[in-house]
Amino acid sequence: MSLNTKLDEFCRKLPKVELHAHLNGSISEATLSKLIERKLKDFPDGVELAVAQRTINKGQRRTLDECFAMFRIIHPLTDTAETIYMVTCDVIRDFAEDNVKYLELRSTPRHVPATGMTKETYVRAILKAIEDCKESMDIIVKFMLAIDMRNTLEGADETVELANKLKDCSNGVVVGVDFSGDPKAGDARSFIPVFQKAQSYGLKLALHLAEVPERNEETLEVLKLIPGRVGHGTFLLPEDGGNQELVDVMVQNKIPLELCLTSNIKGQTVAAYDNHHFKKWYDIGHPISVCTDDKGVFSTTLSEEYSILAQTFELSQEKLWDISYKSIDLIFADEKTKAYLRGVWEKERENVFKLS
Ligand SMILES: CNc1ncnc2c1ncn2[C@@H]1O[C@H](COP(=O)(O)O)[C@@H](O)[C@H]1O
Ligand SMILES: [Zn+2]
Repeated sequence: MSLNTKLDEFCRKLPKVELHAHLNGSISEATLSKLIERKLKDFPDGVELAVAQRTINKGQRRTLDECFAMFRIIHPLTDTAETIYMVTCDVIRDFAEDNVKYLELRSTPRHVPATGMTKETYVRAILKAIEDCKESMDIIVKFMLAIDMRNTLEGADETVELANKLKDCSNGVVVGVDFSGDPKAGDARSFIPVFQKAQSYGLKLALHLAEVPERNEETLEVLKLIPGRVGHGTFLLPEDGGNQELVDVMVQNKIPLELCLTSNIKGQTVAAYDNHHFKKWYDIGHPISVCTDDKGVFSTTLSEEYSILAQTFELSQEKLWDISYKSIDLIFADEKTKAYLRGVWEKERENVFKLS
């Protein structure tokens, strides 16, 4: 993508909403280096980690499998509640510095017996970080507990119960449940009972669906739950291997799509930016939001994603503004928060356009 300073500056100043960010995938290179250094101090023989540091550096394309391999490097670095607290603060700061005004983070609670971290202390560390960042950062942060496709049904149920428990004492911070993980590793249909349970608790569902091809039946059955939002949805359209029935459910129920362009390019589920399904959904006026997915793993920022979008599809600054403003409609927080954010956007508008 060519350098376009004026556009980049506009995208940076644009107030933004980030709705699809996995905590461990969003850790910056600087924070990762900090974590690796710490580990090397504790375990001077940590040769494997020293090698890992190089593999994490800014990457070209990777296969989706290679993307998931990155998490096998990152997860051992974030294996205590203290580290989870620290990386959450760093990730929130990164987004705030990129002018993201509203962020929905998601993360898979992990139990690590060796360090004593439990699923609950994991999530509590994130919630504490969110609370502590409120004081000093101009950003609203909400949280979703993630179910990994490789989880057992019991494990997934435990996550939903934990989400429900913490929802009530989180002051509105816990808004929903995510479903993610290596899309080739499981079948979303087996989790339908836990998704329904989450809905019955008033938790919103953000589900990764149709991220890889040939999942039409599975996707259709899960879409019938009418999730609050769908992540990726790369293979829903008939021309991409999906079908009209899938599109109809999406359109009739106005199920918003979280679109992560660079993630799809680097994971090679989309061949090139200008092939991205953004264009077709955008052209029919379907609700979409632009997201980073894993800004650390994919070496991107939300501003860069807006800039790439504008350059690829020749979108004016007004159109970018509109996409960002309309994303407010898609957040999982309440109407009061939406009204507040609309006020923020209106206040910033003049300042953002003054530049260009
Ligand atoms: C690239 N496309 C993707 N598709 C599906 N799931 C993904 C993903 N990128 C990340 N994750 C999910 O997020 C976890 C890392 O963050 P947390 O440990 O939860 O904070 C990964 O292990 C995977 O389950
Ligand atoms: Zn994702």
